[in-house]
Amino acid sequence: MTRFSANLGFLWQELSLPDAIRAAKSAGFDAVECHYPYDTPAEAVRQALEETGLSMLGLNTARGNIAAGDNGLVAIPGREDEARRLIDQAIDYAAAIDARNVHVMAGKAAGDEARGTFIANLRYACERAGKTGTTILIEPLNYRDAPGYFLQTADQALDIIATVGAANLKLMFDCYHLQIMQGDLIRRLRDHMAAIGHIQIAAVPDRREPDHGEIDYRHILQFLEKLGYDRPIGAEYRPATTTDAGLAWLQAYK
Ligand SMILES: O=C(O)C(=O)CO
Repeated sequence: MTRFSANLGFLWQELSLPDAIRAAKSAGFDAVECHYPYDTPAEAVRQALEETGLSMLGLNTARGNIAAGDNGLVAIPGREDEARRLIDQAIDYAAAIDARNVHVMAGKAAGDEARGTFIANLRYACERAGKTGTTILIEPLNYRDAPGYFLQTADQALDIIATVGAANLKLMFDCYHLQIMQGDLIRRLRDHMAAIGHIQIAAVPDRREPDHGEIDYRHILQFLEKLGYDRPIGAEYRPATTTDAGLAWLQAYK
C-alpha cells in the first residue's frame, strides 16, 4: 500500500510546524516533510515527531534574501560563503530532528559558471552531509513557478549528480514540476530510479489535490509499487480550500 508524506510547506500552513505535524498524524499521513523550518526551534519539532511517531523526511536550504527575489543561492557565482552557511544551517537542523534529506535550492542562475558553482557547493554539501548520514537532494523546478531557476530538467539534474559523483546526492523527482517541463513520467521514473531520493506529487496544472488534472496518479503510484518503490510519496500541493476539507484523495488510498 502506498504511504504518503504531508508536505507542511503547503499543508496546514495556518498551524505552527509542531501542530501541523500533529494534524498530519491525525489525518492519516505516514510521514511529514517541510520547506523552511528555521523559525521553529528544532526541539519543538523533535518533540512533535516523537509524540506522533512520524519521521520528517526532508527540508530545504533557506532561499537567501527573499525580498530581493532569491530562490536559493547554491548555484549563484560569488555567493558561495552565504550558500555554504545555508547548507550548514540545513544539515544541522536536519540532524537535530533526524530528517534524512536536505533539498539544496539552486537559485536563479544560468550557464557554465553557475553549473561550476553548483557542483563545487554540492561537493561541499555532500561531504558535510555524509558526516550525519544525510542525503542531499536537488530538484528541477518548472519555469512558470520558478522563473530563471537554475535546475529545470531531470536530465540536467542527472548530469550534475553524475559529475559530483557522491553517493549521497540524489534527485528529488517532483512529478508536478517534471510533467510541466518534460512529461514522460512513467519512463523517467523507471529509468532514473537509481538516482531518485524522493518523489512528490500534485495535480497539474493547478498544483492542487492529486486526484484530478492531467496526471493519473493512481496509475503512477501503482507503477511505482510494481517497481518495488516503498518509501512515502510527498504530497506537496496547495489545498483548494482547507487542507482538512481536501483529504478525500488520501482516504481513497486507504
Ligand atoms: O516548489 C517546490 O517544489 C519547492 O520545493 C520549492 O519550495
